[in-house]
Amino acid sequence: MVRGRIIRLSVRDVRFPTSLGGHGSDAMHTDPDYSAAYVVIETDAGDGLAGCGITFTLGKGTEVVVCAVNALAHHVLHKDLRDIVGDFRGFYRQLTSDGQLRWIGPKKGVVHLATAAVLNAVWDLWAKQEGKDPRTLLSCIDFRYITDVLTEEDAYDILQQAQVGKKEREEQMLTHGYPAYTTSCAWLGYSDDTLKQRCAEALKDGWTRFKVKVGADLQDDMRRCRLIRDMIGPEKTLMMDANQRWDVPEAVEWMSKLAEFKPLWIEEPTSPDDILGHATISKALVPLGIGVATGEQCHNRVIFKQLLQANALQFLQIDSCRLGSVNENLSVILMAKKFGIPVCPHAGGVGLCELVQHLIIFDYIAVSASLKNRMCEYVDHLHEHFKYPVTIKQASYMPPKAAGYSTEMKEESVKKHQYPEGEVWKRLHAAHEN
Ligand SMILES: C[C@H](O)[C@@H](O)CC(=O)C(=O)O
Ligand SMILES: [Mg+2]
Repeated sequence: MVRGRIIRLSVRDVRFPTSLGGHGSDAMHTDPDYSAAYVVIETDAGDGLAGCGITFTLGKGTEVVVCAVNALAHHVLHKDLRDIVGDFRGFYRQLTSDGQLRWIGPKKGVVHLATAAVLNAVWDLWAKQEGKDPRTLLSCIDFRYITDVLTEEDAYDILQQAQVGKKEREEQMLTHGYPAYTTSCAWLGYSDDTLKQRCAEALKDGWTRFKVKVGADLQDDMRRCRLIRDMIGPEKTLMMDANQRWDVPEAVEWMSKLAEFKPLWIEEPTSPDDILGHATISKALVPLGIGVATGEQCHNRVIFKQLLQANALQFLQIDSCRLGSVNENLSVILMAKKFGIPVCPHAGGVGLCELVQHLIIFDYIAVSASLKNRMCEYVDHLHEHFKYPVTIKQASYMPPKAAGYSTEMKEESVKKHQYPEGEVWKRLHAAHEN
């Protein structure tokens, strides 16, 4: 039973100095410190349950998101959890339509990241308390702006159709897990030796799908792609990620040169806002057998709708912390099904794997009913800071067992990495001063 009035919301700036090892680096983000705005909500229910929510950020960006979470807090505080989830669509709309904050969005950038952190905490708490049926799930989705491609009834039909074989898919997930790919071998800041060593380890661990960062320097890309393709062989799957580095013609030209390494997709070839640019690139790359993947920096469901309408992507990459939590991710997953486009989530960062595993396993069991051309990103950093870290077996995500959204961090980790007073940062700052 849903219970409790929210009496406290806290938000902390948690940062990990990943840039020191080049982890997470790409053609645009050369010094990322993987970070999170970490939200905890508590109720007066007296059951000891707290809702934990995160959104993924990079270093300094976190302090801005923390401010936005504080600015949104009044929407949640002193509310009954039952009233929130009883009209979750309305509550989602209230948060994303705040009359003063929407001016600095709307539904994009810092306020939307903050919305994700807050709502992820609500979902975590709700999920710890009880399960959900299809009608309840649909009642959480704000269909405003997308009814031209997906109505609530369309969505209901999709969920109903996917009832067939659901039990078997559940069993399959419990036994084999959801297929994953790794990005951990080939960050742009890694030396060739690190790349080779990580790749060899990944192969030994059974990985068959790999992503490599590209986009800063063509000759360098050619060398690194050759290196990784030689190591993994012709049969294994290779993806490339340019993190928005190119103009549209440049993307086509660059990928024509990298086509010999047989990538399945090029990810974020250009500005994430350029829907028609993505469509042009997609069309040009069809003869080369390369698809376009994007989504990790897609602001909201409207952009995804247009990408789908414009045939601008072949792989759709939801992000559990960029979209407005489970509510908005559900709408995008359902639209992708309607357009027959596979969802291959963005993960990694801080806790993105932990969160998105819930969404993608739900997609398979209850929506898409297919694994064709589908896989979820995996990055092997920072899981040790979570109370319920992901379990990977044979390059697959095994379904999480604990109730909730797997968002809870270890208090000890949060304390140590809280910025700037945590011991990790105090030590780094002292070393910097000396
Ligand atoms: C800055 C991040 O590490 C980014 O490179 C992640 C990314 O693009 C991906 O995982 O895909
Ligand atoms: Mg990417």
